[in-house]
Amino acid sequence: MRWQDAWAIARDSAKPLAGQLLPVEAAGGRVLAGAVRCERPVPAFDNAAMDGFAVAGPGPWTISGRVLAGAVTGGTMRPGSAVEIATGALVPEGVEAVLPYEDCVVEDDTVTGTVGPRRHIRRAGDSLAVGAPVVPAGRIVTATVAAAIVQAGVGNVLVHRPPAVTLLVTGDEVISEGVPGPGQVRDTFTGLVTAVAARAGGVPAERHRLPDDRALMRDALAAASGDVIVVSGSSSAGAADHLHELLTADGATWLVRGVACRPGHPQALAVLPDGRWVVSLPGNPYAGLVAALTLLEPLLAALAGRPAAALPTLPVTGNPKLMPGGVRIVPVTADGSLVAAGAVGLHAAAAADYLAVLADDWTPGAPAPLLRVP
Ligand SMILES: Nc1nc2c(c(=O)[nH]1)N[C@H]1C(S)=C(S)[C@@H](COP(=O)(O)OP(=O)(O)OC[C@H]3O[C@@H](n4cnc5c(N)ncnc54)[C@H](O)[C@@H]3O)O[C@H]1N2
Ligand code: MOO
Repeated sequence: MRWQDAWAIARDSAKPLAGQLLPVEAAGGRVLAGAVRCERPVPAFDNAAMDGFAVAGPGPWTISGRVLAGAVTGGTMRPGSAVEIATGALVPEGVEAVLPYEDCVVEDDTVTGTVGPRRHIRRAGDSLAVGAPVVPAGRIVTATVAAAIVQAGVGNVLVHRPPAVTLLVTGDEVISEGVPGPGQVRDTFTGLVTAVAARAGGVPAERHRLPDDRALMRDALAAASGDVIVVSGSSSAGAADHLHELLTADGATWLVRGVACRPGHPQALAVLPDGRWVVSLPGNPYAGLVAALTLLEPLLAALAGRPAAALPTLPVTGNPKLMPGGVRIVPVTADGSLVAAGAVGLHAAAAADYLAVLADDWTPGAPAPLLRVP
């Protein structure tokens, strides 16, 4: 399968998970499942836009008191009177304008000045009326989105449930800590998958290490909780690679099985009959990273309810070896230059900002789609 098609299938095959109502303070990073409308006008009351004097009727005005932000004044001000007022303070009834200090002359208890065309009063609902749209569905609840929702007087928001991700790290030789003995390697997947999942709106469910044992893997697949099961290793054709055979035996539907890309060609995406998704990441660490960005990230983003988006592109320079009949995925810096010709390894990805997807007819300087390095 073409790399572009695999990526698009991962992005387009999953429906967003159901919505749940959460207090906006607890909804950070989730995606709005419905539009948010204003429930309280913004501003909520007429208030002073400047520090100065709130004046009623024509001047000069006699100062009758002071209103600071948060204070509530009763009664209507009489024409010819003024109160000293702070920015944000509730403007008393009867006030027509606020005169900023710099436009006033104060003598004893009298203020004089000229009310200009600007009244320096922010009227209730000036910025947002009740019922007006605040944030559309599909937006991630960022700090700014949350702040706008709070300001609009909305307490609870409908957000998509985040996809729960279980990670099965396979391989007899893979160890999670300590110094590897002969034939062993340290696990490089757990941190990467966790970061890619979090970035795409997923939440961690279970984490397990598995030896290359068919029965144990079958049991682990059967028992795995969550919406998405990510399996690192066991993607290929070796004697110890049981995953794909087990998935087929379990009646999985293959959406992607092998991709025309280097690295990462054995990656796969399947759905189990009970609806759980399985993402198969090739064991080679850089290939696994490519697969996590090609299949896992767009799948999770779709389940989390994020609107489908095209990949950014950037002109890429350098002379990498291309892959006839497929794409070569190379590390590049933010200005599009290749990190190192022929470099395939996490160290090259670590020096990069993006992985650029180069088609076989790509020429130096031509734009290429980008995957962001986690
Ligand atoms: N006959 C064939 N052999 C292979 C093919 C093929 O098409 N035909 N494809 C090769 C490619 S490309 C890749 S990539 C690997 C994929 O292999 P697996 O997904 O089955 O992974 P393993 O065999 O278990 O491991 C491969 C490699 O990666 C290391 N590894 C595994 N897990 C981790 C981890 N968590 N952290 C760090 N490193 C890990 C493992 O030690 C091996 O060195 O298959 C090729 N073979
Ligand atoms: O997916 Mo494999 O190591 O092409 O690198």
